[in-house]
Amino acid sequence: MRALQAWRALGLRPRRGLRIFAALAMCSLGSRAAIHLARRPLLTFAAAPTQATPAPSQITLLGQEEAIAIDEELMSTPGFSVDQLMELAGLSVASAVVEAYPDLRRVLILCGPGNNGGDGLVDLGGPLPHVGMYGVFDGHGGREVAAFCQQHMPQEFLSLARHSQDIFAALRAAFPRMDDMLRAREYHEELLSYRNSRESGGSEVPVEDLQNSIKDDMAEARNRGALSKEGAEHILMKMMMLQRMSASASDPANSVGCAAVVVLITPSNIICANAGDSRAVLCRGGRPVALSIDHKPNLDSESRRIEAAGGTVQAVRRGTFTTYRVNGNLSLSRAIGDLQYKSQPNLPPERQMVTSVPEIIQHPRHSDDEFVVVACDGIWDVKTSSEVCNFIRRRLMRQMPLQMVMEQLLDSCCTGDPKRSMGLGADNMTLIVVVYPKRPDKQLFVNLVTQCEQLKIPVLSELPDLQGFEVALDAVFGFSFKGTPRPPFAEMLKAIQISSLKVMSVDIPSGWDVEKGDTTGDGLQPDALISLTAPKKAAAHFNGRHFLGGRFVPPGIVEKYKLRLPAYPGVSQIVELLDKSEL
Ligand SMILES: NC(=O)C1=CN([C@@H]2O[C@H](COP(=O)(O)OP(=O)(O)OC[C@H]3O[C@@H](n4cnc5c(N)ncnc54)[C@H](OP(=O)(O)O)[C@@H]3O)[C@@H](O)[C@H]2O)[C@H](O)CC1
Repeated sequence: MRALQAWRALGLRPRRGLRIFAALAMCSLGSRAAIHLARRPLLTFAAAPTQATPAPSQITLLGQEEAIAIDEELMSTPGFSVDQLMELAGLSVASAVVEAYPDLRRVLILCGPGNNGGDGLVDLGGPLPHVGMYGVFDGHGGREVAAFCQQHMPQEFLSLARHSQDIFAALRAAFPRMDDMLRAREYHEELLSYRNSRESGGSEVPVEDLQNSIKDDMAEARNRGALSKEGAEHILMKMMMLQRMSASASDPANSVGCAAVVVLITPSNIICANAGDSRAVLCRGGRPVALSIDHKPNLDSESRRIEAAGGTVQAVRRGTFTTYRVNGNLSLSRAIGDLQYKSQPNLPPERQMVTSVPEIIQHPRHSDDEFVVVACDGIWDVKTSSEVCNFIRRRLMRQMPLQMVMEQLLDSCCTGDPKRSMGLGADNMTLIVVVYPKRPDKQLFVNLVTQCEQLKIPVLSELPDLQGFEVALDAVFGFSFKGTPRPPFAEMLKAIQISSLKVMSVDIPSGWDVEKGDTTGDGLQPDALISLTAPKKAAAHFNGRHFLGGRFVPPGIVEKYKLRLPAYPGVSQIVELLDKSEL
């Protein structure tokens, strides 16, 4: 809405429901277009310098060096500051977008690392599109509760967040909400379906097979006329499994649960909610920063709650290891599911013997942030947070692909001999590593991002689901681009290229050589281009709608660089270059 007001104040035709969104990746350096729209409107353009130059027969095309030199000159002779230039350039870009796409409703603005944009990508695909959500649900007693949380937690969180407009409260409520759903009969069938489904990793033997197997064992014993000790143990085990399965058919989440850790990465914060013994760690400047505390029953606060709810904490020794268990059974003190430990009718969820209410830790994002690791105890029982951070960091610094880093980490946590290691390194392992660009640390861009956030313009870190956008404004690379796009820009540009979005590029279509055009064939193919100050040589290879912006260039610079530029009509900040033969 604020964006719409800005457009109105700029004297541009307001569109019904027009929403302009900006996104800068976390290391973003700012998108002039996006940022401009979010900021105080410029009402002074009628007084902006008019271009005295008459319409030329041939418009100047700048080479890379010349474009850079003029940019520097603008910041010295007439004394423009870089942010003033960005404001003015943004005004031109905004005018061109509205001119080229008069009916547009949503724009995705892609921002690169230089002045051509910030280094981010706009993501407006979902209701909370600027929030990344990463969770590990580590099941015990069965896989069904973990699979259920994986399926339902994101949606429930989103609807709670939409309702409360408070992601903290929504995150806290989403955990016990899972318990409420697990209690409800309507979800039991779904829950039981996860027990054997391949997608959720289920492997339990169907009831019928188990019953038949017991019958076969009994028949064999009858034929032999004897039942060995081992045979009797097998039958007993199968019968117990059967009993557990039929008990859990009526209350499937009574003795099945999961540890849950969920991390939200917003443009300004990292927020972690944890219930259980999984863990999330942030690597900041090479050092681990705890995002969660492992909920083991022997923690003071945990054992106090367990005992107050009528439970006990028992130490169970195995060789040199001691584990602490709730009522001698559960080795964690918070979890989703495990409803048998949450049955005290007079206690609220947070005071039950085992609670699903998470602890929440928040850290403001920082320019030293490198990556976040979210993993289950199968990893943290073997390696410390510091060891995991170092392991990942060293490999990422050697440019090892992330998937390989993760595979190596998991391999290094596996034991070759579970008996000798007393089970250490033999547990299941789930690992998420989120590597993201840093927050900008240049003050100019920090301010611009803050302004976007204050104006409630989503500032995002990942490419969104592109459905629902009509136009992408390509502010990724400008006249300082060299070579071919490096990651992560290469992948982003490809995704935009194969999408059906209309694209308008700012100054240079991203991926194009500034002078020779799209020499590699990997550059964006925009439908429209807005050149700033003067078109660059690459523009001669461009065939779509072409606008020129930059009414701010003073006559002294026009003369010095012998610029031949068209006149700007009226008070307009842009002029459309209709005659291609002039380029
Ligand atoms: N007077 C004007 O015309 C004005 C123009 N403005 C806009 O500013 C850009 C030029 O900004 P600049 O910061 O100089 O350059 P870029 O936006 O192109 O960005 C440079 C950054 O991009 C990185 N880069 C370069 N090549 C690659 C590549 N192959 N892959 C990945 N990244 C790349 C580069 O990083 P390095 O490590 O290589 O240095 C830079 O970080 C101009 O085009 C206009 O749009 C201003 O608004 C002011 C007025």
